[in-house]
Amino acid sequence: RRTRRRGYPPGPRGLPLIGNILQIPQDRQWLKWAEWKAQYGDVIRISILGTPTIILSSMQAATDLLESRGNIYSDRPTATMAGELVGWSRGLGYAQASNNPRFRELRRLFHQFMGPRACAEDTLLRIQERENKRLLRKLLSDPDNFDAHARNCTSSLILVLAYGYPSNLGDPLDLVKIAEDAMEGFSVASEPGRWWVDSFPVLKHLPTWFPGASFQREAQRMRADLDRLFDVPYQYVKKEISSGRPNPSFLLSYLEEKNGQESAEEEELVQAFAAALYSGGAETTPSALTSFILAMALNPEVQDRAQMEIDALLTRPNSPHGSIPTRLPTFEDRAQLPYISAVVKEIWRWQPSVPLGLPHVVTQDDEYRGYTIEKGSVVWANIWAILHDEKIFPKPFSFRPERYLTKDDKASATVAAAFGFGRRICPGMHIADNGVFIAIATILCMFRISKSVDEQGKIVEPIIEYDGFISHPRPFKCKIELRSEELRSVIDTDLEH
Ligand code: HEM
Repeated sequence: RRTRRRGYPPGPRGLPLIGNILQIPQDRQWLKWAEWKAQYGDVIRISILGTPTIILSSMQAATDLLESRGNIYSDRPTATMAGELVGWSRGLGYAQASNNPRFRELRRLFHQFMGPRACAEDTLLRIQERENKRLLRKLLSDPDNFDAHARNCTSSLILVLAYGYPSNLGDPLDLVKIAEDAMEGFSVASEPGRWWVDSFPVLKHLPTWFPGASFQREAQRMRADLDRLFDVPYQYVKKEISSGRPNPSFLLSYLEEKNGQESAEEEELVQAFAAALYSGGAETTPSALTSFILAMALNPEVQDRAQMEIDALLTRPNSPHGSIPTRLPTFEDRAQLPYISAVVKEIWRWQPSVPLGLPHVVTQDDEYRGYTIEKGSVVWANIWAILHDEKIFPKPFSFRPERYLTKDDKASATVAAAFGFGRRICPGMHIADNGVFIAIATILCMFRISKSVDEQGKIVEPIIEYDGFISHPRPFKCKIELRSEELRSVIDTDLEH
């Protein structure tokens, strides 16, 4: 049966030429778009400076289009500033999917090094456990700066995995700074609405000296930072190889496969792959870890239940520590920690780190539920709205891991939306899930997280405020204390292994 043609999907009326741009807030657009869902439905069309823009706010619509019809919904909008001028289109996030062998090759590398099979391998799991212990140590010695520790430990894990660059030698090559500079350029160049050249790509031909073309100079500076991220760590690996004792890393495995015969293009490709780990992982994982700390400070009953689960598994009868664990949890314990696994899922849902995902572009005219979707439309999935759908997640603003432990668990399948859709689904999702699991399980084993207390002894309520395209909680205070002095020896003995 043919569906009745209904024209474009509904949406709020805009102004001529500029469309709906003035109705979209600068920050936390997902909240406005969720309001529009209530008014117009789960498939909405707006226009931004003449570009038709479709917003999908239900799991059904997002999977119908971005997954089932992924062959035409998997390109990205052209990002002139960040992608072309600064050069991030050499990586994966900004690469076009259609007819682009480089896209396939980069996805393949992600799959090889951090797909589900690679993420279950012992070597990778042991590195993640070892690096996670650095986070525990930092929380032990300086608990107030938990946010900085989450960032720092995520950065050094990426350097260890990608280049085998040791995290315990004080960063002699300044690689953390090099990566941070490049990432700063990535965020600034990607800011929607900041660069005229994104709306009028013809401006990219202006020479640097031309009045008003200061963006060209900024792009050059950011590009130099990105080139350094491609080059310096790569040279480090090459030098290690020639010294004869390189540490294991993704780059090393790739170069070993090529047996010293890598072409200039292959060298460039693997450099771009390694840099893509940064652009995808450096901001997202720390945001999830900080959300976890916030969730625990706000929900002591969840923390009690999670700690009871850990204690029951890791406390030996007649242990010298009483009911305190005698070792840290490991990946092998995960199957026996269903409540902790549910806490991880709830972290992905409660405050998703990328609430709007990344934009997709449709490469062909299409029809959905009788509505016309024009070729070239930018398509966003409102991940935040999908993960706060009351029908699937009753009381969506509450942090309730038990929602995944019911018999007819519809919630677990939907939580995967936190990582996007179809051919563009986050290729770092397994490593991120593992990293957040091990951090959560070991932090809960070691520490008690609670609201902080001011000088007058009054409890300070942390405020739940998020901002940024990669959404991050605003700075808040809380207490992170060892659950028991005995645990200090557990962490010390465990750390010596
Ligand atoms: C908190 C953890 C993370 C979350 C919530 C997250 C979420 C996302 C989302 C929503 C997308 C867009 C998918 C789409 O377009 O439909 C994405 C893409 C991407 N993510 Fe992640 N991510 C996380 C961690 C990571 C990590 C650790 C890495 C790498 C080590 C990574 C690498 C990437 C890359 C390269 C892309 C672009 C893929 C493409 O365009 O084909 N992500 N991520």
